[in-house]
Amino acid sequence: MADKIKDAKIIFVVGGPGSGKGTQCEKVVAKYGYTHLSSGDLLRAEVGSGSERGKTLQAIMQKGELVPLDTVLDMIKDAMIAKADVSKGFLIDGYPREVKQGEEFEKKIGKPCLLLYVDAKGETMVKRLLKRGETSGRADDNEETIKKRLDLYYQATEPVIAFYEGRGIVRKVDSELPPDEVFSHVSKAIDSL
Ligand SMILES: Nc1ncnc2c1ncn2[C@H]1C[C@H](O)[C@@H](COP(=O)(O)OP(=O)(O)O)O1
Ligand SMILES: [Mg+2]
Repeated sequence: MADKIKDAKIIFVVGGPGSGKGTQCEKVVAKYGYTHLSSGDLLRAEVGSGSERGKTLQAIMQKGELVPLDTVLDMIKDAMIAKADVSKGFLIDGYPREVKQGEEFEKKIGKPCLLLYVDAKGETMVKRLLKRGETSGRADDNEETIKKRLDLYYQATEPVIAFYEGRGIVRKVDSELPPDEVFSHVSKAIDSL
């Protein structure tokens, strides 16, 4: 089954919380017909189902911590297999959060052809998340958890970017710009694949 997704185009979308990953992914879906898989959305769906696993996940996410690697990876893989026949490619949004997650993904699923690095300043991300928190209903869009998520991003996720830079597949976009301008740069990166 995993064979079906081995040849698919896989793009990792990496950036801090509130940097604009989801916003750009939506635009990519509309223009390119890629499948958008947000690890956070998959996890929140599990929480929403009210399952025991969901309850455990919610407690972890509320603290701004990372959920166990195998849990996220299995969810992503199942979702990819479900879409393998119809998808032009996959946007893996919010994963890998740490280098080890990237290595496991490649072992179990396949290699990314591009890492889209959605870059914004720390203060910009905080501002956007507080604003998003007014309506998102997300348990982690509050000041205390935001700070922890940012710290974890700088400590665990930035090394992911360095890791893939070594492979020459990183394209950085400046997400301080308005969303449509950011997207024109994202489009260029995808068109070059
Ligand atoms: N380039 C941009 N300029 C201004 N606001 C942006 C932006 N990109 C995203 N936003 C807004 C939309 C959301 O309310 C908030 C977080 O965006 P998001 O796409 O949900 O981020 P992420 O998925 O990286 O956490 O910021
Ligand atoms: Mg998001």
